[in-house]
Parts: sequence; C-alpha cells; structure tokens
Amino acid sequence: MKIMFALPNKGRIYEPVMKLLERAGLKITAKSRSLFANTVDENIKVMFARARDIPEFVADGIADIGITGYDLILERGVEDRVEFLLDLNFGYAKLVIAAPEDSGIEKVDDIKDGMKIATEFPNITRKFFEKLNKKVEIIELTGATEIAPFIGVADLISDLTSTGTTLRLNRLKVIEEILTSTTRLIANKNSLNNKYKKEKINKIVLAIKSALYAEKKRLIMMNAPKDKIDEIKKIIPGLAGPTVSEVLSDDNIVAVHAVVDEDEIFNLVPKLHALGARDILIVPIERIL
Ligand SMILES: Nc1ncnc2c1ncn2[C@@H]1O[C@H](COP(=O)(O)OP(=O)(O)OP(=O)(O)O)[C@@H](O)[C@H]1O
Ligand SMILES: O=P(O)(O)OC[C@H]1O[C@H](OP(=O)(O)OP(=O)(O)O)[C@H](O)[C@@H]1O
Ligand SMILES: [Mg+2]
Repeated sequence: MKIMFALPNKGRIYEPVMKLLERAGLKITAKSRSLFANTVDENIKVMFARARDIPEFVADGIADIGITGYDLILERGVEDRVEFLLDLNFGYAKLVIAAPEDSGIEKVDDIKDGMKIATEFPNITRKFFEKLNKKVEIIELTGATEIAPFIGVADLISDLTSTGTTLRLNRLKVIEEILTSTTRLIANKNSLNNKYKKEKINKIVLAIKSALYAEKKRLIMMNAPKDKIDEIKKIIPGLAGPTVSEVLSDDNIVAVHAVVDEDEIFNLVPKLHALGARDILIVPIERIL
C-alpha cells in the first residue's frame, strides 16, 4: 500500500518545503512528468499541486498527507475534515484588512455596509464580516489585490502581509488582523485510521519533526583542560549535558561535545574560550531524534 503526499508545485512555500524534506531524509527522486515523483521510500509517492488545492485533495483522500498554508485550509473550509499534524513554522503571513492610507478608514467600525472588499480569500473574509454583522460586497481576485482600491474595483482589501513591504509600497494601512498563517502538515482522517498508512505517516512526521528541531540546534565540539571540565559543564546547557572523552595524546586535555541552542552560541563561545577551551567547532545538525 502506498502513501500519496501532496506538495506545492510552486509559489512561496515551494522552496522551504523541498529543503525541509531533504533535511528530513525524505529525498525526492525521479520527478516524472513533473506532477508526480518518487521518494527514497518506494511506498511514499509525491504529487505536486497548487498550495490552494492541497487542502481539498487531502480532505477528499486524493492525497493521504499534504503540506500547505493554514490560510488555504481555512479558505477551503476543510479544517474539520483534516488532521493537523505539524506546524512547520515557515510561510508566516497575516491575513489583514487594509485600506488606502488617505481613505479615512481607520478601524472596522468605519467600514460601512455596501463597501467593496477585494480579496483572494472570499470565504474567510465573508465569514469575518458576517460575524460583525456587516454587509460588505466581496470582490474575488486571484492576485495583486493591492491594486483594487486604486482602480475603483474596491474600497478595501483583505490580503496577506508578511514583511509589510507590499502594503507600504501601495500606501495601504492595516485596519484589522483576521488570522495568522503558517505552513502545516495535514493528513486525511481515514488514512490515519488505516494501520499501515498511519505507520508510514508517523514515520514522515518523526522525520520532519527531527529536522525542524535540529534546525535550531548546533553541535559544539572543543578540546578543554581537564581541570576546567566542571566549570564547562555548568555553562553548557546541552540536550543531556556534554559528552566528555579522552584525548589520547594529552592527559590534561579532554574532548567535549554537546548539542546547544543556536541562540546560545554567541554568548557561550567566549566563556568557553576564557576557560581554556580550544579548537572549538560549531557544526550544523541535520536531524535530532
Ligand atoms: N509574503 C508571504 N510571506 C510568507 N508566506 C506567504 C506570503 N504570501 C503568501 N504566503 C503563504 O504561502 C502559501 C502559498 O501562497 P502562494 O501565494 O505562494 O501560493 P500561490 O498563490 O500558489 O503562489 P503565487 O502567489 O506565486 O501564485 C500560503 O499559505 C500563504 O499564506
Ligand atoms: O508583506 P510582504 O512581505 O510584502 O508580502 C505580502 C505579499 O505577498 C503575497 O503576494 P505574492 O507574492 O504571493 O503574490 P500574489 O499576490 O500574486 O499571490 C501577498 O499576497 C502580498 O501581496
Ligand atoms: Mg500568492
């Protein structure tokens, strides 16, 4: 029995998804006809689709698992029909309501019934205004939404913003945040009820999890004076404390290695150096299980 894994074929999250899978050891081989691909595991097949279509494919069981944006899952309205397995913590964007800087619209209360709002997210946006009991007109666009207020197509937009550059360049200001989105690993619920498929899916989850975890960690290795080892142990947080091993050529020196947070390295290295540690190596880690 095979697992079908749906991945974005292009767009913002294509590159980070490919890199993550490679780090997770789930390498994609033999990309045939560009829509399908094999992986290093002959029972895990990949299909490439638009990120926007992946929620539906996973909900319907066309794919057993998939990677796509949280925003796109909500827009399709399939959030109750899929299982959320992992937050991959990239593809960060906020869906916001924005208005032209000089529009006089400062807050949601300033939005009047009958105003037009352009968006690539008609369903989420409609629901948002329904909750507020406002009768706005939704204008569905498929991209470059930012232009809509300036060509008379809409009064406002509901669009994604990440760095804020696009909004700023187009002289638009945020009125309200609707949701925050990141990239997610999701699964079909029936697939998780199938013992064989569940086992395979768990393998994928573990592999991706270990790669995500390793991303923020570094392996630090050094030679240190034996008599300073207690002090060194105190300052190295490490996963399970450092490993200390003998250096054959020198009785007074020990080799130390430990896994530490990437963010700790900057402050840690000078302290280790001051304690006499030398040949300090900082190495990226591919996976931690
Ligand atoms: N500026 C951004 N920064 C980070 N993530 C983003 C940004 N814009 C969109 N995303 C996220 O990327 C995912 C896919 O969106 P994207 O727009 O890349 O897909 P697409 O519409 O298939 O590609 P394209 O826009 O190139 O046609 C969505 O879940 C979205 O939230
Ligand atoms: O806040 P920023 O970092 O500037 O990013 C926001 C922009 O990114 C997305 O567009 P994308 O590049 O996907 O183009 P699209 O509008 O054609 O989908 C989004 O729709 C915004 O336009
Ligand atoms: Mg886009």
